[in-house]
Amino acid sequence: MFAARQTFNLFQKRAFSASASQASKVAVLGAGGGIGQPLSLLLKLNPRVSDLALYDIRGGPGVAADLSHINTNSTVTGYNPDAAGLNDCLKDAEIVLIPAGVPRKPGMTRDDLFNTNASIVRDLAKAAAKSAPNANILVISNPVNSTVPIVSEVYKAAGVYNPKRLFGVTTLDVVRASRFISQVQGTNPADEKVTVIGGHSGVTIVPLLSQSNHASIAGEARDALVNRIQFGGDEVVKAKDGAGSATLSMAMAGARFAESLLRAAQGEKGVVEPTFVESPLFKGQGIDFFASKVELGPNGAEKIHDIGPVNEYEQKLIDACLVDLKKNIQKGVDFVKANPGN
Ligand SMILES: NC(=O)C1=CN([C@@H]2O[C@H](COP(=O)(O)OP(=O)(O)OC[C@H]3O[C@@H](n4cnc5c(N)ncnc54)[C@H](O)[C@@H]3O)[C@@H](O)[C@H]2O)C=CC1
Ligand SMILES: O=C([O-])CC(=O)C(=O)O
Repeated sequence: MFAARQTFNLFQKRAFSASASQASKVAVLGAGGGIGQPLSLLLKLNPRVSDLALYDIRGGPGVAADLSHINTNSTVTGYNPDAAGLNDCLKDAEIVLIPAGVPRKPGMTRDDLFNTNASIVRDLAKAAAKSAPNANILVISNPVNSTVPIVSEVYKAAGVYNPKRLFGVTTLDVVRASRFISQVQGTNPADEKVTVIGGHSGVTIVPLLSQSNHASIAGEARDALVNRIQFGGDEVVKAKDGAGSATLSMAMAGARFAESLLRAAQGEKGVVEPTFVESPLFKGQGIDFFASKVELGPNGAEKIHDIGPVNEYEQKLIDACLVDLKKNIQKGVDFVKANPGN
C-alpha cells in the first residue's frame, strides 16, 4: 500500500513539475471492459489528463460516474452509442485509446479475434477520422498486427492519415520482458530495459536480449525466456480459464504509453517507447508496419530508431517474425478494401 502510494505520488509530482496547466483530453473507446475500466482509472489519476471521455456500447456513463468521484481535477464524461455519443466523446481529443473488442479464450490465437474485432476497430476508426482527425490513435484491440493497418486504411480513405499519429500498443511486451528477465536474474525490473521489436503476437514478438543488461544469457535459459516473452499473453489467457486475457497489466501498459505521449507533447525530450508504427525499417520487404523504439514528440512519432546490432539467434527470430507479420498486415489492409463499411 505504502509502495503504491509512493508510486502515485511520484507520478503526480513528475506531472505537476512538467506542465499541469496544459489541457489534454483523452478518450477511451471500450471503456466499460476489462482493460477499459482500470485503464480509465489510471488516466483519472494522471494529472496531465484534464478531460477523460469514456465510450462503450454499454456502461460508459456508469464507469464515468464512478471515476468522477475520485478527487483529482480532471472531468470525466461517459458516452453511449445513442445520438452523437461517439462523436462527442472524440471531439477535441488529443489521445484516443481503443481497447474495444473481444478478448481471447484458451485455445485461440489473436488472429482468431480478427472476424469480430476488425469491423469494431474499422467503425471506431471511421468515427475518429471524422471527429478527431488530428488525435494520436493508440490501438490496443487485437490482433494489433492487423487492426493498426485497418485504422491506417480507414484514415487514408477519409483523407486524414498521418502515420506519425497511429500507434499499436506493444508496451505490454516490454513490461513483461523487463519483469520476466528480472525474475530469472534476481534483479529490480525497474532497472531492466529490454527492447522488443516486430509485432504483437507469438513469434512476431522479438525481444532483443543481446541489447539488454544480460547479453550473456544463452542456451536453454535464453530460449525459455524468449518463449515466455513471446507467449506471455497465453499464460494469462490460460490462468483466466475462459474469462478473458490480460486486463490489469494491459491497463498499466496502456496508461504508461499514454503518459509517455503526453510528456513528449508537453515538451519533454528523449521520450522513447517501443511501439508498432508505419515504419521504413522493412518496407523494402513489403512490410509497412513494425514495432521498434520510437522517439515521441509533440507531433507524435518523431523518430523511428534502427533495430541496432542483433546476434545470429535474434536474426532468425526476426526472419520468422517477418513472415507472419507480412500476412497479418495484408489481412488488415485487404479487409478494409473488401469491407469499407458504411
Ligand atoms: N495490445 C495488447 O497488448 C493487448 C490487447 N488486448 C486486447 O484488447 C481487447 C479488449 O480486451 P478486454 O478489455 O479484456 O475485453 P472486454 O470484453 O472485457 O472489453 C471489451 C469492451 O469493448 C466494448 N465494445 C465492444 N464493441 C464495441 C464498440 N463497437 N464500441 C465500443 N466499445 C465496444 C465491450 O462492450 C467491452 O466493454 C481485446 O481485443 C484483447 O485481445 C488485451 C490485452 C493486451
Ligand atoms: O494474449 C492476449 O490475447 C492479450 C494480449 O494481447 C496480451 O496479453 O499480450
